Amino acid sequence: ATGSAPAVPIDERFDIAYVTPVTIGTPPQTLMLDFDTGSSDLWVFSSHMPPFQVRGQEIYTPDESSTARLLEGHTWSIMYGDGSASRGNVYVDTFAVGGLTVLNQAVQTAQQVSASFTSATNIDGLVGLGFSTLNTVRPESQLTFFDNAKASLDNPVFTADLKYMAAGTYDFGFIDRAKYTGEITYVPIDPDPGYWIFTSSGYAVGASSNFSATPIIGIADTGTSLVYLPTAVLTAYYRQVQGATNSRSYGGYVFPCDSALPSFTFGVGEERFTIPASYIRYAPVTEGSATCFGGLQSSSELGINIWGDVALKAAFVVFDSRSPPRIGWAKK
Ligand SMILES: CC(C)(C)S(=O)(=O)N[C@@H](Cc1ccccc1)C(=O)N[C@@H](Cc1c[nH]c[nH+]1)C(=O)N[C@@H](CC1CCCCC1)C(O)(O)C(F)(F)C(=O)NCCN1CCOCC1
Repeated sequence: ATGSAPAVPIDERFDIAYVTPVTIGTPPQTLMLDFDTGSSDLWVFSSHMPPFQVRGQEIYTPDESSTARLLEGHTWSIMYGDGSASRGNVYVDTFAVGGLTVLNQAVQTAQQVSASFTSATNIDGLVGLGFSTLNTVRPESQLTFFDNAKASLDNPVFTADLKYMAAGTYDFGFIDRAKYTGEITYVPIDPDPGYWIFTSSGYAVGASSNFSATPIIGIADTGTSLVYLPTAVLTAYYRQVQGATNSRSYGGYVFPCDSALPSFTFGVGEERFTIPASYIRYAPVTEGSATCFGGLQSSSELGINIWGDVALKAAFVVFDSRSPPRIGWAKK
């Protein structure tokens, strides 16, 4: 089996996040979910939430699904890197995405979500694509939809082809030769922490002329909008940007929107990937401001480097869960 589904930016102007249509239950209920390689819970806005916490999101109503079964006595509770949180109960139901159907998928129904989820009106929940060891359901943790689907997939892989201000694609079970050019460069993944962690071979400010071969250990995270890297890398980059400052009030590097920006190159093995300056001129700090927030930010507060959407958009990425798991990067 294989599947293929669009990854649609939730916002016209900035690729804050991408959502993908899925159906849950019988008859099928359609929700737009954020496919997130940085976590491993599949949870949805649901009929169990207080109405004031729902602001336009689609909800899953298990009572209207003939195939829904409550997972007695199971609960979940998750906190994300940006402080947002949610918790609730667990059902098992039919889950389908891009032509791929998984029977008896654990669907975590929200009873409570934090304000940042309520205000993210275009995100109806998340589909974790991290390793199932990170799943928060207790007393028995549950498998991700990808782990449930793996045995029936033609190949145990999924790929991310995210795009700048346009709809991209998540493919499951196959690698679409038409989506990339040249060869795929694979590097090993350390699955123990539960993330897709790999080591980048280094970076360059601008094109790959002055490449600095310093290893950078980080996670490939479709659920994070920006790129978070070590301070040394950030200062080397923003030193080249007129008027750039690391602003405490805005919580990161900002610069005049009309400043000239270099591109940013990162290495995967011998291969080099360049993030265009346009991806790094991320967004005005507030509507209409002449000060822009950078798409490259410091990871010093996070304790982990994150290759988020700003980097993933610059490549075709293969999440290969053969054993041992590996990640592949190709130009497109
Ligand atoms: C808008 C912005 C200023 C660019 S933002 O930074 O706020 N963007 C958010 C994503 C977002 C989109 C739309 C609306 C609201 C929020 C963002 O990039 N959040 C990251 C920021 C971050 C990461 N680390 C530190 N800070 C994050 O939490 N991403 C998680 C998924 C997000 C959560 C909010 C809703 C959208 C999806 C994540 O899963 O990718 C994660 F990996 F960062 C994470 O937190 N994973 C949780 C891992 N735990 C470990 C323990 O077991 C359970 C799972």
